[in-house]
Amino acid sequence: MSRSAHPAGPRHADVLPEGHYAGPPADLNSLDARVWSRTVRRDADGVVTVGGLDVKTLAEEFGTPAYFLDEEDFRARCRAWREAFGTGADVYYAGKAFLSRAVVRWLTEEGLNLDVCSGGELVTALDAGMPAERIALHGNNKSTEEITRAVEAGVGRIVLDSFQEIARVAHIAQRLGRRQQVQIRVTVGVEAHTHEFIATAHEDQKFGIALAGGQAAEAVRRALTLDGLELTGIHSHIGSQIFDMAGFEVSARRVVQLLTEVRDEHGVELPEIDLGGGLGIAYTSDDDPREPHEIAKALGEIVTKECEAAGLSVPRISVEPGRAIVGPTAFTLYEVGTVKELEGLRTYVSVDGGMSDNIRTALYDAEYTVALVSRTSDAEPMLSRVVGKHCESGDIIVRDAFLPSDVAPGDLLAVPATGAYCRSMASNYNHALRPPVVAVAEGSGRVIVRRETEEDLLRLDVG
Ligand SMILES: Cc1ncc(COP(=O)(O)O)c(C=O)c1O
Ligand SMILES: N[C@@H](CCCC[NH3+])C(=O)O
Repeated sequence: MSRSAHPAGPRHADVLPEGHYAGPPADLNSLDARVWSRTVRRDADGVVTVGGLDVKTLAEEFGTPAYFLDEEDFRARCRAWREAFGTGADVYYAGKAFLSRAVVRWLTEEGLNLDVCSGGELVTALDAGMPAERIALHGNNKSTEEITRAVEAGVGRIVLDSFQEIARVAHIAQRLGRRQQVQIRVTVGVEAHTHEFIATAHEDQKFGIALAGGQAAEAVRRALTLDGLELTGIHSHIGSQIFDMAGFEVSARRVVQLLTEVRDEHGVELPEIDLGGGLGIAYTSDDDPREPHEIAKALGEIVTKECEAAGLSVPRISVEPGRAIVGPTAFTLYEVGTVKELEGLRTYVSVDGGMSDNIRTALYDAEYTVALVSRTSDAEPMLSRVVGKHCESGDIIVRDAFLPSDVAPGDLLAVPATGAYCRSMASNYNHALRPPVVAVAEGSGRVIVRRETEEDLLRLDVG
């Protein structure tokens, strides 16, 4: 902290939970490039801009709360993933992180494929022109309608998640006179270092078929005998918001081991493996994510090494990053409504959104940062909790953050790194109107998902 900028010292800092933030940042007005999207700057007049547009103008034109998505950053991240993996591998953007028709068009143009996990995501992808052969369908409980629609559309891949589904997809494909390309999703028994709710490769959870006990080998046996299916590979997704590559390496090793067993038992070399998504991003300055080229190199090397040792040809690798592409590209803009100082504790800063536009703090104890973006301030740092307007004391957006102590109603705050799993997990709790997503590029903002209206709410309520 710079004493000259904040002569009185931080307010309430002594109540910071141990091991949380070390203390207030040296300069509350600076924006750490790691957590903000590529084109975000603070102008000479102190107002933050994105894509050349200042947040005050954006708030006036599009209202608050709203998500502002930096299109240039999104496209650059797509290209970085594409280039890192090269033409010998495929990158499937995980649509669950955030999907809209504009996003589908950007992905199509940038050469990415798309992972969808519901009929709604599938219809969005097809409607916006993603070629069906570039779509993979996921889900632990796909309905007959979803499977039928995917097979009819000609999706390139259905990822099978259970024994029932192996039979179900085979039956539907056969009825439609098709041979559907499929992968089998396996659980490799890795405990990913992430929040319990978003780890998916340990055995005691709902996704996939366990390698342990020969379950996955049995699934392969069945899939290879069914006429409606063409088994092309094995899929593993170990969880989400992971920084440590070790889990991916163990997963790759175990998947290659299964390919070896399949070759030995059936004389078949499956040509593909998918190692899922899950790469972490920086939500705060403490996070240090891996770059796509590091990830591609580590995965490529481990798969090649294991295949060489087993005498297998190296399969085509695919990955499914969602958060790592869209997460850092957007921030949520809020207006401050009330400021309540609890003497000796902290200051509650209430904004005009909340857990309906960002459930991640309440659900996973996620950490975010926040900045005053409509002006600069030299006021002392104040330990704050940024909360929403919902009828719930757990309605917290940023649990512990330093804001200038003169923050006041009417100020604009922005929470960065909200591109993934915020709008896509938004709700209408308390009949909140879900905020719009505005794509900003080269000095202009364009609504790509409009704000909900009271009319929308009343139209759903059919009396
Ligand atoms: C099968 C699958 N692929 C990809 C992803 C995307 O994960 P992330 O957004 O963490 O990259 C998920 C979500 O965890 C998933 O379940
Ligand atoms: N929705 C979660 C991640 C789960 C990803 C999908 N399997 C999050 O916000 O972190």
